[in-house]
Amino acid sequence: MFRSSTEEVTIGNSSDIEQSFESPVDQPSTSLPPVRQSSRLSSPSCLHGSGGASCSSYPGSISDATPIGVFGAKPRDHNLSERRSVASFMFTSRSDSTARSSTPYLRKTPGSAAPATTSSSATFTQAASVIVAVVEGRGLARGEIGMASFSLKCPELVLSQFADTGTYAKVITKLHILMPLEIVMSDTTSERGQENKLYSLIMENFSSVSFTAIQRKYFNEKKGLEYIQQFCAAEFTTVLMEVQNKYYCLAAAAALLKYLEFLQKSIYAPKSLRVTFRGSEQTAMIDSASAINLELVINNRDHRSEHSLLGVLNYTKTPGGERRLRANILEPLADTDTINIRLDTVQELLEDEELFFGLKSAIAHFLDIDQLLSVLVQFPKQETMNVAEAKILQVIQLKQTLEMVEPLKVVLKNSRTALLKAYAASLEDYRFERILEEIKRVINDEAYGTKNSLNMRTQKCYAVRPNINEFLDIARRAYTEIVDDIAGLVNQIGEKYGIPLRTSFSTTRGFFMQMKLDGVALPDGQLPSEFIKVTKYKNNYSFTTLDLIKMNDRCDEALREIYHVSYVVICQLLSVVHEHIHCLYKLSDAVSMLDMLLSLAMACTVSEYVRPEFTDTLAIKQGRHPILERIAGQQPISNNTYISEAGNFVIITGPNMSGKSTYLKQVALCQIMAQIGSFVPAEYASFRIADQIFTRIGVDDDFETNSSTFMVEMKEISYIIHNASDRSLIIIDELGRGTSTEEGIGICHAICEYLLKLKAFTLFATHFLELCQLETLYSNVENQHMQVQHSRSGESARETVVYTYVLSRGCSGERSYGIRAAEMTAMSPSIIQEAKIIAAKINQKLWAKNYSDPATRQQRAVHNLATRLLQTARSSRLDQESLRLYLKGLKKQYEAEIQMARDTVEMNTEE
Ligand SMILES: Nc1ncnc2c1ncn2[C@@H]1O[C@H](COP(=O)(O)OP(=O)(O)OP(=O)(O)O)[C@@H](O)[C@H]1O
Repeated sequence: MFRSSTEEVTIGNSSDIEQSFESPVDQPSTSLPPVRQSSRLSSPSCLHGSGGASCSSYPGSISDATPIGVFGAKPRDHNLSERRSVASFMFTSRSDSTARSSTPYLRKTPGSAAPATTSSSATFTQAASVIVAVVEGRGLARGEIGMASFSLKCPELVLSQFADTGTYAKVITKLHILMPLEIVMSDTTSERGQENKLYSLIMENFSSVSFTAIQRKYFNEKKGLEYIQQFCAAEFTTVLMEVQNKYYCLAAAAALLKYLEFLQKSIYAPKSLRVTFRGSEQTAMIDSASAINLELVINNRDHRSEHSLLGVLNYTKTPGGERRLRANILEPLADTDTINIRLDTVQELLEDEELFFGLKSAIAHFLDIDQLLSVLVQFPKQETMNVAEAKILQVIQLKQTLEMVEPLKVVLKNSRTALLKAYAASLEDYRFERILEEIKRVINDEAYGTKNSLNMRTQKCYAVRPNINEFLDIARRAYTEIVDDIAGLVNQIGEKYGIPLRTSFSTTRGFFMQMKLDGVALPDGQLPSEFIKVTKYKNNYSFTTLDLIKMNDRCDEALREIYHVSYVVICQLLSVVHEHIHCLYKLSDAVSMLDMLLSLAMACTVSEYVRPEFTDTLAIKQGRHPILERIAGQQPISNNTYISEAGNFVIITGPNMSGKSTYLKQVALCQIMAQIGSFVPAEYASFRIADQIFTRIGVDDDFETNSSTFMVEMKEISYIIHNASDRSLIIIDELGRGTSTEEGIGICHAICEYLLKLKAFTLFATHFLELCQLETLYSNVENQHMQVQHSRSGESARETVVYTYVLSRGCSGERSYGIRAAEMTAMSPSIIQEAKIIAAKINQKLWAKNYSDPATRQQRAVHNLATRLLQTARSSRLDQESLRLYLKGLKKQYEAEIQMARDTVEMNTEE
């Protein structure tokens, strides 16, 4: 019944979604906050509050009485792409105002002015849609940060409040994770000439994101609390207990909601939003530089998201699932129980094929529930044709979404693990059925959403059941007649000229005619003059006639009537179901989580992963680099890792290209995978939960920019030193390469000694072999190296290096590999010879410094034995025989260390 008489279509888009009810909050014309423009604003218009001298309300503020829009500009449709430029135009301080799209992860150092962005790279489907308000405490509360964020695609207000250091690394990291479309701050932070540090850092790190300044008075915590009481849906009101004394996030919420009200031309329904508070305690922090270094969401070389950790794990089917996976990768869990619950589910999915495939097909058909909810809980202030059309589509989508709940429940019915059972229980909510019943009373059973533009139009026309509204039925009859007339007209014209015509449809042109040129003899060799607006694409002519245009106008008129009446009927329906609609939050949560867990399970079927354990040791047997595995298409060489409190600092040496950086990243990536609840690429894996993951890895090896490279690495390392804790995982690669060898060694040595005092697990790769001496000084240091082999072949019998990528105990025996690498090039032999002599002399001097004091060595041996025995007693699960062998090995190792100490005494005496 829903087919139109004309079948030819082109695919079109559906329009924005809005709706209209009365505003539950203050009327904007009297209460909205004037906005300050900051110094770099480019728009000169007084009406836009730009700070022109003649503007009465400046500097910065826009008079409340300004007739067009309270923020001093006419509100426009909150279409995403348009929004960015609107924001730039009206409020932002961007001097460039280029309105580039926000990058998923900017390539920046925390607190540094590092260059470049990863821009176009992302194939990741998320566009920036989050508006964030940030406020900082003053006076003694400086450093206390309140944040409130709201996605235009999901009606959730997320609050957070935390203490940050002077580098504001936490704020910057959180903002990077949110991928903001726009950042809102108080005007006092950006006053010309008095910009505060947080503002400056945000400007520096988010240069492509719109910025809006709002008067400080709108960051009002009392108002914030009131708004939350007013808008928070009943099931989320426990958040009030969490935030009632968190003044800064409440203040940010007040400013943000006020701003959104203006921006969206619409108001959120009372008790309609999900409000959550996210403290930092339950998640591990990965700073933005580390996220880039580790290629969590974007590959640094080819800038493709497929070749990132997200790409490796992303088999999600829904936008919500993908968003959740991304957020988890950037901010993994830090709570063992929650991670284990997720791992149980992944394991169940892997063991139960029926559940896996059943769930996969049940999830695959869900639309973006967050987005749907976000429009359903908004009240647009006026009805337009677009608004009406969008509302009809929303109800069709709501029906489709609710129809998918039952199949999902059926699949989850026999699940065993706690999480799946919990989701199954949450879907038992009676409201799903209630809403669906109501909808089905008004909406046709067969109504569905489709991408085909003509079909979609027909679906919308006939969405409301017949006999519900008399006028609607009449308008629909009129519409059908006109469409039939159009088909008749086209046939007539075809017969008149003896040419085969088709009726086609596109959203922009409406109905038009098309003709294939192949084998068609035109009268007089050309198109009849009656045909107008002719376009040609390949072998196809498209055109229309004046009569057809008139008929299209009549068609539109009938359609307007249909949409209007349908809109009225649907608004009545929505007012009935509105109070139950918040069960969709549960559904959205369930679908996105299930989708993410399915994706993690799917990744295990593609590659061989193992379930990780959580202990006080980082132990990985035959671990592999997950991204290298994906890119290379074959298994990379695997390696073992063992870090415990007894040996929590590993120094890794080895020549260039031997695989050090790859190994370091592999460990960090496995740790992150484990902490999001994923299996890991290894034969066995045990992790100690990390509260923070730090990396200092040179992304590129641009030796031409030595000075800036050095500054960047110093900033990164000082950030690590200031923020690392005993529970952190620290990855440092090639520190000190941007300065002289002596200085580099000195800096590395001092930094190592500082980090050695922490119980953090540290992996430190270096070319400075001198640092291996730390093992003799500190009991918790362990040397490892990347093995290489040498071979001579060919007539010249030149030595070639074979990289094994295998990690072994001890310091690398490789010397002068830089010179050997140079030897392989066309460098003159005399220069190489000279270089060898000089290097040998310098080496002799450096190695002559004897770090090893026999007493320290003995102490270290005793300490090593004691801690290993303690650890074995605490957490060993070896059987009796294995334990005996292990203890025997420990004894042997202890004896060897003591013997080495004795040898040193003898050597020193002889000297
Ligand atoms: N485990 C592995 N299995 C297979 N290939 C590997 C492995 N590790 C590294 N490689 C390959 O070797 C190349 C060099 O590795 P990597 O950059 O990690 O070496 P490096 O020792 O850090 O070098 P440099 O000291 O010059 O920075 C990588 O691009 C990768 O393709």
